[in-house]
Amino acid sequence: MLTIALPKGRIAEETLDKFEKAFGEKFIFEDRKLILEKSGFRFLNVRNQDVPTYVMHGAADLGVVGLDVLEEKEYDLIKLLNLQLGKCKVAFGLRRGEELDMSKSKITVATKHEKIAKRYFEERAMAVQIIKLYGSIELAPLVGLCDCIVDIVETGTTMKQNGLEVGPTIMESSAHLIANKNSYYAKKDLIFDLRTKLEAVL
Ligand SMILES: Nc1ncnc2c1ncn2[C@@H]1O[C@H](COP(=O)(O)OP(=O)(O)OP(=O)(O)O)[C@@H](O)[C@H]1O
Ligand SMILES: O=P(O)(O)OC[C@H]1O[C@H](OP(=O)(O)OP(=O)(O)O)[C@H](O)[C@@H]1O
Repeated sequence: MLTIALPKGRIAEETLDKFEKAFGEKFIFEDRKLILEKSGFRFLNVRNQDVPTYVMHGAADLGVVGLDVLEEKEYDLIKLLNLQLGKCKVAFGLRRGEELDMSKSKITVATKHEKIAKRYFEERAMAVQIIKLYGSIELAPLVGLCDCIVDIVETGTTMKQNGLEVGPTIMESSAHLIANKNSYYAKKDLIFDLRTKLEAVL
């Protein structure tokens, strides 16, 4: 049995579609149920940010999560496979017509991705104040909460619709299959078989 933590929403659905293609069976969570057990798999329906936590503590052998979340958590986990889903980038968002002013003594950045943003400025030896937000990040510069944001960009529509421009990219992200280190060794055969079958349907 392999326990796999999936992030609620579109990535979970798209991952289960891949499992259907790989194993020829439908995997669907029943209404409001958080566990789906079928054909040797136990899927857990968890919050995106919580996926690495379940895997790190061994409550799940495997998980599916964006590289952006992995970078934020800084856990020691094994990256098994790029699932080619949830492709996006983590980038700056600036009020239209403004640029990232690297000569400023201190920049205020609002973001969900605190560590990624902090590292960007540390590497450039620049002072930064990070304001942690949990969603609707694009709103923050419009009402003067910050100078700029660091957020997920896919099409760029959300930024554009809110009077922002996409600035420099910090990292590219896509959903990866990750593994707990102990599970990786203890359940190597099952995990390798799964990886091979998923790889074949990507
Ligand atoms: N517009 C997008 N296009 C493609 N991928 C995205 C997009 N937005 C987010 N993602 C990817 O999907 C993951 C999940 O996004 P989602 O917005 O559901 O996360 P979240 O709001 O941080 O989750 P939670 O708050 O439930 O923990 C992100 O970490 C990122 O890797
Ligand atoms: O470049 P785009 O194609 O417009 O996509 C980017 C948007 O998608 C995500 O938002 P989500 O819908 O997950 O909402 P939230 O993060 O504000 O909760 C992300 O945080 C951006 O706001």
